[in-house]
Amino acid sequence: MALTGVKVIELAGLAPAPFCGMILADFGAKVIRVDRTKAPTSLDTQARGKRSVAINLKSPEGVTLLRRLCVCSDVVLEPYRKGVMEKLGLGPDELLAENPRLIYARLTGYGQSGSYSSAAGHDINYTAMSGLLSRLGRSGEKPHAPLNLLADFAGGGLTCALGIVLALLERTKSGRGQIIDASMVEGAAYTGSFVWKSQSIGLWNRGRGESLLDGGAPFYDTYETLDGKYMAVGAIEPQFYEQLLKGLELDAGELPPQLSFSDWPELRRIFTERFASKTQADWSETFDGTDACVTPVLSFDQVSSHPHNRERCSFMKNSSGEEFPRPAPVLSRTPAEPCLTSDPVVGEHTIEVLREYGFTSAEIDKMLSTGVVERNAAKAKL
Ligand SMILES: CCCCCCCCCCCC[C@H](C)C(=O)SCCNC(=O)CCNC(=O)[C@H](O)C(C)(C)COP(=O)(O)OP(=O)(O)OC[C@H]1O[C@@H](n2cnc3c(N)ncnc32)[C@H](O)[C@@H]1OP(=O)(O)O
Repeated sequence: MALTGVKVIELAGLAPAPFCGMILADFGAKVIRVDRTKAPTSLDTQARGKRSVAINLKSPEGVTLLRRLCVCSDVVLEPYRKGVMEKLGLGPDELLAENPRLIYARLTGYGQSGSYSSAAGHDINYTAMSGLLSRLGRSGEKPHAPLNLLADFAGGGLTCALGIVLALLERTKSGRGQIIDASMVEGAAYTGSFVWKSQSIGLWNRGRGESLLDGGAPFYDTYETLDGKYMAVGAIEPQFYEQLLKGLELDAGELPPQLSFSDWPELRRIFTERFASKTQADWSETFDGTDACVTPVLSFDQVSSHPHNRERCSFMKNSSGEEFPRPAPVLSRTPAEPCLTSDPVVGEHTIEVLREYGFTSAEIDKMLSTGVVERNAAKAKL
């Protein structure tokens, strides 16, 4: 796999950093998640392929231990509020002095500087601060965040993973590590570069929910079908729009022009009525194999059995039978090989990892007995 041989220490966080760590693990990195002691359950749902070590970082011995792990690692990924790592004596100054090749990735909401940098926050706040949230939502309604996808995952975990891979690449030339300041506000805004830059070509000069791609245009929207499901319509270009009308059995000559904004409510009414007359399966049959850009809105229950997704094996199952999206993108020679066994229990690999990093049995026993580290047994496989 592309990241085979890369050693990552991930300090346990909420959602974005765990996703970043999971991407690295899927593509072959050895990721060790550092959990707290006395917290036997983890909320990390993005733990695939990781091992867990439980360390009490509030003890000087725990801090020394983490420093030793970082000396022999390529990447440390930390998800805390600004200053937390420095307070622990684990800031970049200390860790990079001990391992100049270390890539020190800091994934936060507001970044390492600026007046908000120490404030608590979540995806919705970061998306709001990026400017993007103001553009999301239906006309006449308040802004609406698309789950926590934009800041936490696209602008956060994924962007941070890109930063880590870039720094690893650069290190092959310079031999040196560096600090990555991954702000979810900036990552989300950067993800939204198209929205920013396409203002100049008039795509967004109407209000929220009244433009081309934000639910304003009737030919770029979802429609309910007879069986209470939905179809997604993305027929922007005239030649594809023509195919849409053909599938809906509508005569272009009897309709207002596609780009007549004032007629969009009327066009939407007509499309709504049409789509409500047949089931999702019927419409899929009508539009499959055409260039109308019309697809079913698949539920999580439907995705893996859809012929296209099935043919590409786009969804996989782990050993417990849970379905998940295959890591993307697909690399031809060195594709990701996601781990199919169950996620680690907090502290499941404490002893195994410490041995691997050169700690003696006596050192490990001492840390266990003094509560510096903790180990927990893996869940019994039923
Ligand atoms: C109804 C409630 C149910 C709850 C269920 C939760 C379900 C979760 C669902 C996922 C939701 C995802 C949501 C939508 C998100 O947006 S997640 C993104 C959140 N934001 C970030 O990650 C940005 C960066 N991080 C932060 O800003 C902050 O960490 C935070 C998220 C606001 C949380 O703040 P807070 O809890 O005060 O923690 P921090 O200031 O970071 O300090 C962490 C403290 O923990 C300590 N710590 C860490 N590791 C260890 C360890 N191994 N052993 C001992 N201690 C440890 C640190 O030293 C630090 O301690 P201290 O400095 O506070 O004394």
